[in-house]
Amino acid sequence: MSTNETGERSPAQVLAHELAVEQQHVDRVYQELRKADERAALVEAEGMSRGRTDRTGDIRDEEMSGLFARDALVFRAGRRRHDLERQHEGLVFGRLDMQDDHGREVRYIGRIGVRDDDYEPLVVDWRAPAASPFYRATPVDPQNVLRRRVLRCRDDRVIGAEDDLMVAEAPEDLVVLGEGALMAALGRSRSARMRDIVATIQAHQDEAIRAPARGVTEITGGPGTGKTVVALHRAAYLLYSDRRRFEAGGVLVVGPSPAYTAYIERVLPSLGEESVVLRALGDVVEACTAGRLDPPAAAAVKGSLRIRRVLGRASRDTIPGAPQELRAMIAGRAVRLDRRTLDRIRSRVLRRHHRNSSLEPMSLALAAEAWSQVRRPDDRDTDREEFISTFVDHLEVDAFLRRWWRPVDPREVLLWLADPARARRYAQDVLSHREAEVLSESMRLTLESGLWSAADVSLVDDLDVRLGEVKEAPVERGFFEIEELDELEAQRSLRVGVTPERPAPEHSALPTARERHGDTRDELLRGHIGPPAEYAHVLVDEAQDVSPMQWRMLGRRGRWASWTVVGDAAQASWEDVAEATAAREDAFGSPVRRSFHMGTNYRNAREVFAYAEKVIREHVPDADIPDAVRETGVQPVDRTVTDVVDAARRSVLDLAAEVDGSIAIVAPARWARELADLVDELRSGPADLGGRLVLVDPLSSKGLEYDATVVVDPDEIVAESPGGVRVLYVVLTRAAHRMHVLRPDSASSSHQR
Ligand SMILES: Nc1ncnc2c1ncn2[C@@H]1O[C@H](COP(=O)(O)OP(=O)(O)OP(=O)(O)O)[C@@H](O)[C@H]1O
Repeated sequence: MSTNETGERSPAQVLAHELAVEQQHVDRVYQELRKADERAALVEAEGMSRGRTDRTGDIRDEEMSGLFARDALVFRAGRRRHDLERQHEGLVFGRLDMQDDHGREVRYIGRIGVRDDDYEPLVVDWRAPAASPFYRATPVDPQNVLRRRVLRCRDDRVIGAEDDLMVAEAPEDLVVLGEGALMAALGRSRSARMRDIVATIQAHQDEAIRAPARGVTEITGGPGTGKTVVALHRAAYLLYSDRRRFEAGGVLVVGPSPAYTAYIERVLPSLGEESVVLRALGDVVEACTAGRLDPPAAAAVKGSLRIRRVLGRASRDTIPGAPQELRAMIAGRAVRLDRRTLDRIRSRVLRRHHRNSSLEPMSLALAAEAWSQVRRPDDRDTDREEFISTFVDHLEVDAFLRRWWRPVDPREVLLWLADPARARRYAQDVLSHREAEVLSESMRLTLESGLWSAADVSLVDDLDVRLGEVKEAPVERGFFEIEELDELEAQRSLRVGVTPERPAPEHSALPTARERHGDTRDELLRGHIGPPAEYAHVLVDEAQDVSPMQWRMLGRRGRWASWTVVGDAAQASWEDVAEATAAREDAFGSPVRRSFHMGTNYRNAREVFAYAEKVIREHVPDADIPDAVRETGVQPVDRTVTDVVDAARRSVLDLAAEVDGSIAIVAPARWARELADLVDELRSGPADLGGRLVLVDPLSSKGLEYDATVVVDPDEIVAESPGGVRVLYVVLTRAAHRMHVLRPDSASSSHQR
């Protein structure tokens, strides 16, 4: 290598040399992986041949055990190969140069562990204890680390390195490169998907990630402090540290919206974990997926625990249109059970049985009641027995029970509330008159639109538990065409959360039953609701927004689970904090608590966050305000505008020239339609913003981030959101680098109304 006149190498030469050294090691790792891959393929092929049999008839015992052995081998080998293929990119991302009394050691850190033929580690899995100093070492507590190096790779090429020195002065042979990996990572542009941070996890984050599984681990902190990304790395860590328990028992990750799950879905696979179930809150119950959000008043009624009494009454009520009395000639005796008698027996049976598994006790209770009415003084015990057995097998009784006491689907029962008279009756002394109306209106909206709301889903879950499982489809459904279903699916996907193409859910704009073909009720009742799936670990993000009824729904899925709970009270959109806290404690069921607080905002440039901070401090003086660590020198733009669409167009085009990655327009429902057209225009226009620009409604922006945002009509965002200014705070903390805030002047606002 050439040097300058004084014999020193230039910085470019130093960098090239260091990268070449790292490349050598990375090449060795990939070579080893190729060998391992070939071995895995061999094992797979070997496994296949072991289970093969020439005969077409029955399989003998010894052949069976061959098949089991084969399955186990094929499974393991296949999985290993799959891992290796998936981990190809950026497999090695770190290097530690360490020094202890025995001398120097170099340790490479990567997404999976790789060993050479002598079983010597070439790469240590980031979750292994030996990788811990990579994350925990600091200049104050170096843990034998001299230098921590973060490698940047594209495919299998090393393209950059950033060093942090843990000692005051580097030994002569240790070169120090770059400005530090964290700042380099934070300055990069954002795409539509969250990235893992495995190479730059900070020490305080690592503590939360590696905390023991037991009990409840709470991660709190202000916006952009890495709560979500830390929690996801924690899920990967738990799977690594106790794979048997968490892979078999399952890990459930729950977030606020489908847009959020789409945003984070790549993080765990990039960490080598695919066995985690990701769900939006409106998507937790099988066969009941939310397609819309409720207006704040309806969401408040449905989220509060008071609704349980309303649901309890509904779950015990008679089926609409069911016969009101039973009349039949049974064993030569005229039986008549009137409505009051039936009501009395119904409550008695329901005191001891789940409704959907009470057919037999109900039939016997009716028989006993009928006998008490028709018995004669000279009847003997055998007459009673004969009467009862004739009663329970009687065709007319059977026909009556099929209509009066058939199993009911929890979704069907919830839809009974669309009837204002029923809703009033169930809500008496529990909800106000107005609340009962709001509830009933909202269920009519569900029925008309064919779309469950996110809050409906937790009510269905509650009813499901009250009613007991329906073994077969209880309702005779109308016939509907496949094309109609496709059309409904297409409409649904337009309305759920954020979509790149269209505005997010807007209750007033939902299609009515008349606008849509087919029977929306059939659509709402499609599929089968089984008992809740249970998990060994439940991770809840944006926990501050989970309503008390939703906590109950989550609690049913984690009765024996450990929990990771992530949240920030200042971003809450759920008002009654005390009720939600109590419901959440009930859901956990475990008193063991561990709390981690995150105090550094890694997302927002300092200038963007200062703007948001001012807004929240005015209304929530005790908000948890983190420190933003990165400066851009560019202040957010705040403009009063007459033509909102034109101003948004200008802002987007300006921002597109300033940032490389994603841009979002965050707008309240009032502007959604016009801005959706603008987004369509810009995405396909000459600016070519296709993959970069999205339109998002304020609530659905929770948990997401973009390079730049255009925030439209902040006052209206406050006015339309259940959480008011807290939701605006969420919106104002989504931009990493640039933000424009557009305030319509009075002329444009009144034009809109
Ligand atoms: N150690 C780190 N290295 C690199 N990037 C990081 C690190 N920690 C956090 N980040 C980045 O900071 C951003 C914010 O993280 P995240 O979304 O997890 O924050 P949050 O606390 O959940 O935010 P909010 O509550 O506002 O939704 C993400 O882009 C994340 O990748």
